[in-house]
Amino acid sequence: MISIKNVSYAYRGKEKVLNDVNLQLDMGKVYGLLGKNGIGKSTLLGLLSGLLFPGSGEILVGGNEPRKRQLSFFREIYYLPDNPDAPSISAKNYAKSFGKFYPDFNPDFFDECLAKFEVSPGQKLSNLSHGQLKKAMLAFALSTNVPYIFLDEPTNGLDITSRKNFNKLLAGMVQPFQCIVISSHQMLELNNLVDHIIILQDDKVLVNSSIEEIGHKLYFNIVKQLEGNDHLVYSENILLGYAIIQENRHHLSSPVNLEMLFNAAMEQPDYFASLFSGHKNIVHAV
Ligand SMILES: Nc1ncnc2c1ncn2[C@@H]1O[C@H](COP(=O)(O)OP(=O)(O)OP(=O)(O)O)[C@@H](O)[C@H]1O
Repeated sequence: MISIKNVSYAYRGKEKVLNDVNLQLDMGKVYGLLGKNGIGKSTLLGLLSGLLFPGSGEILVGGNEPRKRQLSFFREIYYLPDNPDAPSISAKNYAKSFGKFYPDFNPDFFDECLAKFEVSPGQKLSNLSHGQLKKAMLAFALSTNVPYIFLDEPTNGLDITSRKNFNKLLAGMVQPFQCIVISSHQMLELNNLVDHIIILQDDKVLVNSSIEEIGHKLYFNIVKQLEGNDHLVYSENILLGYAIIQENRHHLSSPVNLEMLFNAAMEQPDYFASLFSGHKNIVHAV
C-alpha cells in the first residue's frame, strides 16, 4: 500500500507544486494519474520514487519511506521516467546487469516483451530511437515484478501498434501484490487499463476515485439534443449530436470515458471536488 499524508512539495525558490496532498493507493490496482502539463504528476512520481523529498508530510511505500532511500526500498520499486537515459550497452546486457538487482526479475518475460515491441536485444540502447528505447525500458520495467511500478508517460513516443502491445502486456501481468501508477495524457488508452483515477488540479487532488465509483456517480451518454437531459454535468459537440455526462441518479450503467471525465473536471473543478471528496454539501452541476 502507498500512503501519502499531508504532503507538500516546492522546488527551490518556487511556489508549492503539491500542497497538503493525501492519498492512499492499494495493491492489485492500476492507477491513472492525470492532470494538465506542469501540474505536478512527475513531481508526485519523483516523491514516490525517493528522487525528491517532501517539504512536509509523510510518504510510505509498503513499509518504506522513500526519502530514506534504503536498498530494501529500491528493490521494491521501479520508476520509469518520461525520458530514460540510454546507456551504451545492449538491452540483453542491460537486463543481465540490472535485472540482478530485482529478486523476481523475469528474463523470459523481458525477451517476450522485447519481441512484442520488435526491439532487437543485441542493439546498444544508446543507438535506439526514442520510441525504441522507451519500449526496451518498458520491457525491463514490466519484467522486474516489483510490487510498485511508476510509469511516467509510458506510451509517449510509441507508435500505435506498440501502444496496443504495451496495454496488452501490462493488462496481462498485473498481480494482486502490485500497485502500478501511470501518469499519462493518453486518456483513450488508459480507458481499459486503469482501475482508479487520480486527477491533479492546482496543487491538490481533485478526483481520487475508482472507475466503478465514477460509473456509479456519473452517466456517460450520446444524445441528439441537449434539451430534456436532466442533471447535465458536461456536454461536447460530436458529429451526431452531443456526448454528455449526467449525474447518475437512475443508477444506469455506462462505460466511463476518461477524456470526457477529465475535460469535465477541468471545466467544473468545484463540482468534481465535492462530488468525489465525499462532502455532503454537493455543489450541483450547472
Ligand atoms: N527541477 C525543477 N526545478 C524547478 N521547477 C521544476 C522542476 N521540475 C518541475 N518543475 C516545475 O514544477 C511544476 C510541476 O512539474 P511536473 O514535471 O511535476 O509536471 P507534470 O504534471 O509532470 O507535467 P507534464 O504533463 O508536462 O509532464 C511545473 O511548474 C514545473 O515547471
